[in-house]
Amino acid sequence: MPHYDLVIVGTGSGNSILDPRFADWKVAIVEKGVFGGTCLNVGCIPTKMFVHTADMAAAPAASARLGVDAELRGVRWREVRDRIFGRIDPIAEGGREYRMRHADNANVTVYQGEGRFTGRKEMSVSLAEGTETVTADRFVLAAGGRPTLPAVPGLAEVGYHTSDTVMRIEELPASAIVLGSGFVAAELAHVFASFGVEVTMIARSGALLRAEDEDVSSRFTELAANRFDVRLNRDTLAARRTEGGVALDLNGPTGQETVEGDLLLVATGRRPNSDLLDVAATGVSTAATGHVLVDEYQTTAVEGIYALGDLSSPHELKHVANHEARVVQHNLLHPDERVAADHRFVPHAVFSSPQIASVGLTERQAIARGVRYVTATQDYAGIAYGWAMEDTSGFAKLLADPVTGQLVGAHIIGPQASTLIQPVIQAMSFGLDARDMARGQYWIHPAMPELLENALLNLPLDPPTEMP
Ligand SMILES: Cc1cc2nc3c(=O)[nH]c(=O)nc-3n(C[C@H](O)[C@H](O)[C@H](O)COP(=O)(O)OP(=O)(O)OC[C@H]3O[C@@H](n4cnc5c(N)ncnc54)[C@H](O)[C@@H]3O)c2cc1C
Ligand SMILES: NC(=O)c1ccc[n+]([C@@H]2O[C@H](COP(=O)([O-])OP(=O)(O)OC[C@H]3O[C@@H](n4cnc5c(N)ncnc54)[C@H](O)[C@@H]3O)[C@@H](O)[C@H]2O)c1
Repeated sequence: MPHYDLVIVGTGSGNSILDPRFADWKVAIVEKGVFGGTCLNVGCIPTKMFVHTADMAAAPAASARLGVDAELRGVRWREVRDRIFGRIDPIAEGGREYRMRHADNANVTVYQGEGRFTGRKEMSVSLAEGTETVTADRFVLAAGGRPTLPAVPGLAEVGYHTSDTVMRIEELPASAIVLGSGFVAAELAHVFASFGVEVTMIARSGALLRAEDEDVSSRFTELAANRFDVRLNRDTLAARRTEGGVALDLNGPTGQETVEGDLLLVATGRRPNSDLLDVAATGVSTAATGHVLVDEYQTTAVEGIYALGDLSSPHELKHVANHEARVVQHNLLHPDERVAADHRFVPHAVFSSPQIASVGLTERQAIARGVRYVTATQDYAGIAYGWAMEDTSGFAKLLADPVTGQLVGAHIIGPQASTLIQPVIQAMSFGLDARDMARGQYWIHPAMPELLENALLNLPLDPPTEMP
């Protein structure tokens, strides 16, 4: 039974841990799927490559009101798909080859199979050629998560897609049903609708993206209804195959109804892979959600076993997984000078149309936590670049402590929201007072960040206290 100094399970963010400082460690990597994990192969990267293409496909329709008569003559789906995966697939394969054969990785053994714990620090790996059991002093669990399926009768039989499969389909369907109204639903509905697919989106609650600040979520819901057939407050009762595709029977405010589409995308969330890994066999504990429980050093209840990313974090985001991988890397190398992960201000963006970006507390969260705050909102329509774009729906909403001037939250819906939010993340991370942020620097005129400048100036903050 081979014994290792370190076994890493999962090659998403887990693959970024090894560097020359581990050269004298005996290391094993266990990966059951494609190298690079979710973000590279079926997540952030391909979705954003599709979203950028979709933004271009949607531009002609949006430009008419600016006086530009452009026309979308077609979308060559297979070409788009093959361009995207023609770039991604070789990166995944290159990553695998590097770990398996490059001299840099002479100390690394790659096991291509599913790992499952059989004891406290013992794991069996099912390989094509049989099962191998390994032991190690330390494990890094970076096994991510997978899409969940709602308990809808007939769903398993109808032939549905998830984000794992839908980006590689052979033909664009004429119509698609998107079940769910979170990140994946919002982004992929935008992609398909921009490419000419008729999209029906089904939400359980009364708003899309309802984890966002309520003002953002309701604006997004309103705008989405202009592009998709949005069905809110619907329970999905059953799924059936039809001649050309799939039908879902729904129950909603006006009673029962049926929606049909050529393709069904299920986008109802993800769950951590802790069950498949059988982490219980190690003594590592999990939350009710299945997330592996870790402390601020990313260590589990079992000494020497670390976890990171989607397997253990409620923030299922690549920048969080990467940050936690850097923390684990440091703590493996410097067990006597450990560093803690920083989850104070975790931002996210939804790359739909319009884009959404957010950091810190929503207004609902601030109220629930009894946090002192004031808010200010600035519309894109009220800044010069917003005039240039004729934007009528986007805005930035800030929450700040009126006394200290510290920003508590920021929520942007509109063009380039994912980029515009970065100075707020910086201000919150480094404790910059909103008053200093607004007036202590130049803001390029007439650029889009003036949206933030104005939102900051709109905040009804107390006057700064004079230092004695
Ligand atoms: C469609 C989609 C779009 C996304 N877009 C964004 C975005 O724009 N921005 C953003 O920040 N985040 C985005 N995310 C989230 C992001 O992809 C994840 O947060 C991130 O990839 C998690 O990384 P990880 O290393 O924790 O896990 P993963 O990347 O999932 O890696 C886990 C690896 O472990 C392997 N594995 C699992 N179990 C075992 C086992 N038992 N044995 C061996 N190997 C195993 C898996 O095969 C996988 O390769 C998106 C997710 C999806 C689904
Ligand atoms: N831009 C990004 O950063 C990005 C993009 C995509 C995914 N992600 C990550 O991946 C995770 C998974 O994305 P997701 O969209 O699958 O999950 P999500 O948690 O964002 O949304 C899940 C949606 O499914 C709905 N839902 C759950 N059960 C349902 C049921 N039985 N019937 C109908 N609707 C149901 C929920 O109400 C919600 O609208 C996200 O939480 C996010 O962390 C990030």
